[in-house]
Amino acid sequence: MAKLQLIKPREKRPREKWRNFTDWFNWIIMETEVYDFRYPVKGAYVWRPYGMRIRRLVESYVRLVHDETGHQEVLFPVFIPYEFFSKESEHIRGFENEVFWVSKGGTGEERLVLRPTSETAMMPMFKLWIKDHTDLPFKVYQIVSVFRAETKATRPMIRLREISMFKEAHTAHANREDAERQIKEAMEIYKKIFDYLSIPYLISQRPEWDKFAGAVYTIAFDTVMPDGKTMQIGTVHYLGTNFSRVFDVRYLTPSGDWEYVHTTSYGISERVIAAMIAVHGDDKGLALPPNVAPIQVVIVPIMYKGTEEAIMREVKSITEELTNAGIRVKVDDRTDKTPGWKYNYWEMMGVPLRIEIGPKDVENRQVVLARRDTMEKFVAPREGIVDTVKELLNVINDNMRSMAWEFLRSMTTKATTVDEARKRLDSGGVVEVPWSGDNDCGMAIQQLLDADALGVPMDEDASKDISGLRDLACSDKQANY
Ligand SMILES: Nc1ncnc2c1ncn2[C@@H]1O[C@H](COS(=O)(=O)NC(=O)[C@@H](N)CS)[C@@H](O)[C@H]1O
Repeated sequence: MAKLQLIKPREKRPREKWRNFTDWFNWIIMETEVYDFRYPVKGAYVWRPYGMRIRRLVESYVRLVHDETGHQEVLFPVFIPYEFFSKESEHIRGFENEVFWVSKGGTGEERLVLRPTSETAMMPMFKLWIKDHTDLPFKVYQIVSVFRAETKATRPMIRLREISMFKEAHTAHANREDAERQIKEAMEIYKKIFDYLSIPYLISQRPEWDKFAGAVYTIAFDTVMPDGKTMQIGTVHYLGTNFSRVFDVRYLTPSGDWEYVHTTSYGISERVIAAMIAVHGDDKGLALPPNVAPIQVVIVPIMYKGTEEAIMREVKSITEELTNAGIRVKVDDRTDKTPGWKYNYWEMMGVPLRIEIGPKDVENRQVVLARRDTMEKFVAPREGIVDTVKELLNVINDNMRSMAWEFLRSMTTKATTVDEARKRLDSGGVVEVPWSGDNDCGMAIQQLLDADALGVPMDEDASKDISGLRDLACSDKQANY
């Protein structure tokens, strides 16, 4: 009798992150019940409980870093009167085709826009609140829904028409110098946020032709997604007096003159969560940095006949110790699932650390630890479990960050010829090429390479060895960047 070799059909791997990123991403946010994009409005989706727990952890850190740098939280109406919205010509030109109108409300007497961002909502109130130089610097932020009728295809959590976790900060200053000090502070705030989420980033000043509508200049944070494309995850804008002039926001200087305030604005959205999922996830599922993992440690008891009592006593005491130390713990003592099933499930949910406890472990006063980031498994003494876990969670945060930075660096290369640049771009990622700074040449480079410019790198370690290089498109011009 031939032995039937029963091979479990390889479960149809739902998606391979590196092979088909978008399918993988959409599968993972649904499979883990973070999000639900079946809501029947294009670009407006549902955050489910597990996703909300991640979101709240991210938001509380975003609030912390803004509160501790002198920003005050406010809440503005979602409606912007058309006459405010259309005051700043650049801004209206940039957003005109992207706004949602309130077509009817009561008698529909005034034309209202749903805020796509809130400069034109805030300026009229700044005018009422700011009178004197002692009112400056004035720094507020809000985390709200904003609405953009995106013309490009919408994508769950990435390109939305209702952006529901839009943190926008708006600040006013006595002069350009103080406003640019604020720009630097905003960049440091974003670095802290992305470091907290273990997301790597490139920082560049956007070219003139791709800055925020109404800005003097825009500085952007981008990350490289698994499909080799970049995603803008945060932006900082110096707005000069472009808005304060048209909204007449002035202050009395110490010498008794009236001056327009200089303003800035800087924003991030739920895209930062999408970036975190994309950068750290793998084919097993989510991999969440401990800082924002709703469950940081899942405990799986391994039950054997007659030992349940001892094991659950041990599980209970470890859970208490970890919880009292502020660690987010979950015990999975379901009896209808095998340990193996549970391992796969909690790996898919992205829980950074698993503790397994069986009869042998209770006997030997030890636990088995399993890391989600490296998938390593090892034994640790029961004694001092709180410190062991705390230490390990930090190690995991740092390791996830450095693994992600390694990937980003591998996707950022340099080229000095069109062919070389094209070759680099074909394998995805970002290529740095010599540019004179002339806008027409910059746009010609985009055409030549059929790629969009991120801008001029502002990372500290961006090497400046451009001596003798010519502009990639205008070879008669010396490269300056
Ligand atoms: N359609 C969208 N869906 C999701 N996130 C978006 C969308 N559009 C922009 N964002 C995110 O929101 C950030 C800020 O948007 S922005 O247009 O660049 N800047 C502003 O609106 C400024 N007023 C600063 S708040 C962007 O860096 C990007 O990460």
